[in-house]
Amino acid sequence: MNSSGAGMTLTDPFGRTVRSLRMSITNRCNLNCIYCHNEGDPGSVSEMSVKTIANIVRAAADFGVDRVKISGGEPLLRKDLEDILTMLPPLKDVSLTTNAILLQERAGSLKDAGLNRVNVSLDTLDPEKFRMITNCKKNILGKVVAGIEEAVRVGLTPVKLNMVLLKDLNETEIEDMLSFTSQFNGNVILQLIELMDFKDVADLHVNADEVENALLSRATDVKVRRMHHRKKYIINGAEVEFVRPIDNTEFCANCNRLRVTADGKLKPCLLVNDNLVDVSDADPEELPALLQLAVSRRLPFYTSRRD
Ligand SMILES: Nc1nc2c(ncn2[C@@H]2O[C@H](COP(=O)(O)OP(=O)(O)OP(=O)(O)O)[C@@H](O)[C@H]2O)c(=O)[nH]1
Ligand SMILES: C[S@@+](CC[C@H](N)C(=O)[O-])C[C@H]1O[C@@H](n2cnc3c(N)ncnc32)[C@H](O)[C@@H]1O
Ligand code: SF4
Ligand code: SF4
Repeated sequence: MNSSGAGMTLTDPFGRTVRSLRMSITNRCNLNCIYCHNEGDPGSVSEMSVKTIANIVRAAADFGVDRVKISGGEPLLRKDLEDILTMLPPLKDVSLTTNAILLQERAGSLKDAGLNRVNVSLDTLDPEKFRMITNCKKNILGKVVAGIEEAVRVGLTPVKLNMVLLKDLNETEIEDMLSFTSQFNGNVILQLIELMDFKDVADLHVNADEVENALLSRATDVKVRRMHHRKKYIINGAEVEFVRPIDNTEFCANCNRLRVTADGKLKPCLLVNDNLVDVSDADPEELPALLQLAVSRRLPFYTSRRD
């Protein structure tokens, strides 16, 4: 077995080549959102060290993986996030998904440490609904908005606002959210997300066809991303991306991410937990084969195959 992935790709049995790592770096969070899927993490308590994270990314980068998404839990709860960023090899895109409560004070140092951009979760601009969705008693919406403004100011752009669509809670707020993004001169993009039922929240599920038809009727152009073949609607000159994973065979057929849990396990799919590959104690020379093993276990979750 080659002890490095140099010159090779991580291509799964379905022909999907992994181009990005989606790494959870902690399972801890300072919010408790009613719908949270926790990146499908079955419950990591321990957290990978900076060195382990860097080793995994380096090994994947040898296979041509050039994008990293850092998530959690709430990744800004790790005080060593700047160290993590500094230790990464050169990559095309390093992004972070955050609830932004702690972003205002960290945005500058994250940018300096090599972060390219952030996605900020913001489901509503109504403080009362925000409290309800996040289970947070304090009024922290202002901190989130300040975090977004600071991220734009230091150039962690484009900032994507993640809005999980929730029936009777925020489904009528898409227009307000579009107006909010419009004040940032194209530096902030709205990303609508179909709710995945992780915490018995099926009652909050919004009809994605209706949302998509409404977007389509207003769009002057529609673009398709390589990842997941996600659609981006251009409305009044602004971009609105729609993440629509449920029962979406095209989404899974174009899934090019390998996940890593906070405690150091390679996770082939968000929705599958019985095929993880533990790399928490692996030596760097073992990582290429372990990455190949995890990728050999990747299946498109939603598939049109019926065998
Ligand atoms: N089912 C499924 N959902 C995903 C996958 N990747 C991201 N998502 C969902 O997409 C939503 C947005 O995730 P983000 O962390 O903002 O990242 P992203 O939009 O996927 O990535 P970028 O567009 O590169 O910033 C979240 O609700 C994720 O759970 C995936 O591979 N499968
Ligand atoms: C798990 S959070 C972790 C990062 C960070 N704490 C945050 O909230 O941005 C990553 C993204 O997943 C989204 N998410 C969480 N649970 C979800 C669900 N059940 N369905 C769809 N998206 C979900 C969140 O809204 C957030 O944008
Ligand atoms: S802030 Fe993120 S990780 Fe925390 S509960 Fe909400 S969605 Fe989940
Ligand atoms: S296979 Fe489908 S459900 Fe699984 S991680 Fe990829 S896109 Fe998500």
